[in-house]
Amino acid sequence: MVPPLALDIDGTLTTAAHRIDPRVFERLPEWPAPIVIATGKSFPYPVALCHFLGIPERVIAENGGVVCADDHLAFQGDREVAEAAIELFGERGGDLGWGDADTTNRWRESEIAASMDADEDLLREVAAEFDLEVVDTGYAYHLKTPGVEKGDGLAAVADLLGLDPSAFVAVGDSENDVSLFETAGESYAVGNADDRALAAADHVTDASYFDGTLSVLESISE
Ligand SMILES: O=C(O)COP(=O)(O)O
Ligand SMILES: [Mg+2]
Repeated sequence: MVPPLALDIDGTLTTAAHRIDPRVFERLPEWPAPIVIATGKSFPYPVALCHFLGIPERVIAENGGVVCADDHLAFQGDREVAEAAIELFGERGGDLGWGDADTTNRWRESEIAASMDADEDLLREVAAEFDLEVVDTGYAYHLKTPGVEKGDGLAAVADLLGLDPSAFVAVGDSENDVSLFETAGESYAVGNADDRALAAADHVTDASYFDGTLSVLESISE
């Protein structure tokens, strides 16, 4: 039996150039078990990815702040507190780094993300004043409610699908995947993963980015 999958996006389904690896469009639609896309990106991104892959919209977005599967939608976390902290961040000279349109946060429900160019020390300073945490995915800093995690999202989606979370194989690359690795039955960090993901994973692939993920798909479908 081929297992269901919980897949991170950035660093896991992408190339080193941050693009979705084109082989994702070959391999994921043909996977014979459920796939849950689990990302720190805002809600529309994984929904659009599922839509264009032609697979059911089973997604965990915003690091667990949004969970959507099989016509069930749930939110965790408090965007308003994150906004208040970002207002103070701005007053102290901080800039999220996304420009005026800020398409990174425009559709974000439960947290606020800052670009890797933003002042990390200042962000952590204001986060502490609002009892928020900063998660560094290597692609953005996420200012979020502590305790909102991808792993809880996976438990919720598994429940909706009538599956045990331990049935899932998870693949990811960064600290926001640690809870996913702890919840899934088997976890893989791709070769480009950060130290926290490497330490939390059951296995580490030799290859990086989607090459690493593809090696997992090949080994577990044999
Ligand atoms: O949004 C991010 O910062 C990273 O996204 P990811 O969880 O899909 O890697
Ligand atoms: Mg990632």
